[in-house]
Amino acid sequence: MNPLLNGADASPLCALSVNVNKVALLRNTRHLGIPSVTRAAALCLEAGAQGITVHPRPDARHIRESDVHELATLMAQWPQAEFNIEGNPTQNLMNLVRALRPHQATFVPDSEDQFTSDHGWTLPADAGRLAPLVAECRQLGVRVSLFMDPNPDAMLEAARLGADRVELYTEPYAAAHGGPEQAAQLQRYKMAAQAALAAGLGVNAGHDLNRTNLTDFLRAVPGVQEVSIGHALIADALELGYAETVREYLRCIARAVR
Ligand SMILES: CC(=O)[C@@H](O)[C@H](O)COP(=O)(O)O
Ligand SMILES: NCC(=O)COP(=O)(O)O
Repeated sequence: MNPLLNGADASPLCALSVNVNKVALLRNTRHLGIPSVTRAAALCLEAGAQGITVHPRPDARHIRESDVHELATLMAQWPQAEFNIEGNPTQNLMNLVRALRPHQATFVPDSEDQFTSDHGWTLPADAGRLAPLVAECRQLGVRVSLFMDPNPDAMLEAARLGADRVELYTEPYAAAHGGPEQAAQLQRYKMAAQAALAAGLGVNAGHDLNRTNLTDFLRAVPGVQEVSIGHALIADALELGYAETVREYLRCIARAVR
């Protein structure tokens, strides 16, 4: 029994896409090729993860273009799983999308030297330069997800751009989890998700999600189809191993619908 299928209606629950950036970060600190990025992805998929995510940044601080090509080859052996490549489409992302045609491209408005992703697109201001790139991805058969702050008013613009989904940037929620602002943050994300769904968009979520905050988020925010989780999951895997860690995150997702 697939732990992600809701027994009631057998509808698929939220998919878990493991971001393996941080495996590559550790690998890059020696010229030994370990830990292997592709082996990490394979072990996560074998344990039940529904996808793999990478964010090949222009400075190749972690995921390198060669990793992306090797992961695409691996993913071909997992037809039920999805490959999600994140990046700024005005930088290095589109060459990889054109060459590999992943299931999903997640457009992220990061600068080349940004420490980590910390904001979504500004719409409609960014729409003019994004629209042709969204259209190109769709012509290639690649789903487009736009990395967005939880602003309900921006969701219709995202839909007008032709995006298939938005990915809600969840760091503000994660930072508030367990504190007095948690409920207010969850309400923000609930409103943003409702606006996205009303505009015909799918809803993804990611950034700083972990075993502690994931279930609360999925219980409160409707229609989340995919969470992409990397930093905390890989940190957990250093203690528990990839397989048990993935199974624990899948349990966190399944608990959200009980
Ligand atoms: C877009 C986002 O929030 C993350 O997917 C991003 O991949 C994090 O990048 P780093 O792993 O380089 O912090
Ligand atoms: N899109 C979010 C992602 O892929 C991983 O973010 P994080 O869990 O490393 O913060």
